[in-house]
Amino acid sequence: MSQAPEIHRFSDTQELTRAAAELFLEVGRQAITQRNCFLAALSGGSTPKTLYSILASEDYAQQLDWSKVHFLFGDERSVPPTHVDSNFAMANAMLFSPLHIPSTQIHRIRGEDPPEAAAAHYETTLRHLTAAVPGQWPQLDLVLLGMGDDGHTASLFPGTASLTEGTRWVVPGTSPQGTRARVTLTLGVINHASVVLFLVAGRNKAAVVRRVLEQRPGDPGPYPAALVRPETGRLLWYLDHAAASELTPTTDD
Ligand SMILES: O=C(O)[C@H](O)[C@@H](O)[C@H](O)[C@H](O)COP(=O)(O)O
Repeated sequence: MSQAPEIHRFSDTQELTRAAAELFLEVGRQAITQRNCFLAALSGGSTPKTLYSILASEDYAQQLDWSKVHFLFGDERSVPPTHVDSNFAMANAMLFSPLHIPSTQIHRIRGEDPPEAAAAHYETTLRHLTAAVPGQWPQLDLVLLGMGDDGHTASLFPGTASLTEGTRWVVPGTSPQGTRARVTLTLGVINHASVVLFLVAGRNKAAVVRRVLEQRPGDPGPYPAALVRPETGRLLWYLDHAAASELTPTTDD
């Protein structure tokens, strides 16, 4: 039985990303205390970029034993690792390089390979890292996600086969607009994580945020983001004021 989403509203992106940095450190410290290792899957997008730069800043950088962190990716675009659209390139510039993370702790999706090959390769990487036995899903400590204004998350797009994948951990994911191919973790992996954190900012996301978090009869969907319901883990939504603007106000608002 999945937990209800924990919805947090912040006045702006800065406040949101600072809270996300605190959560990242908290989940990381807990995983390191329990298992001596922290498996964190990063996402692309604009809001995480700010989060990574906060984590790499002096105040935050000294609050975690980065030698125990293994970085994974929730998805990747089919581009080389130096490409401007590469999620790895962004995380590398904002987080890995400033923190001098050794390459042995960075597990990127090979966007330069054909998507099927990259997906198979990444599943093998995940199997080695998580030591999950056949038939079991891996348990990542933290999965960071964003959401597009069409309700996609990671590279799980509305109406695509990736949404119904029931056994594979990593699959090719294409957007319905037929833009560049991508590779994505599947819902099975995401929904077995200990903590899943959505970072969503901007007025253009408000209508879909409302439909994902407060489904009403007649709403279109389900949106891919609404299918993220960790089986036993925590699900958190960090929203800025604009993204939360169509949600039913709470007494805190
Ligand atoms: O690689 C990506 O682009 C992400 O995996 C994608 O799912 C992203 O999180 C959303 O599109 C939201 O992106 P923004 O935060 O930039 O709006």
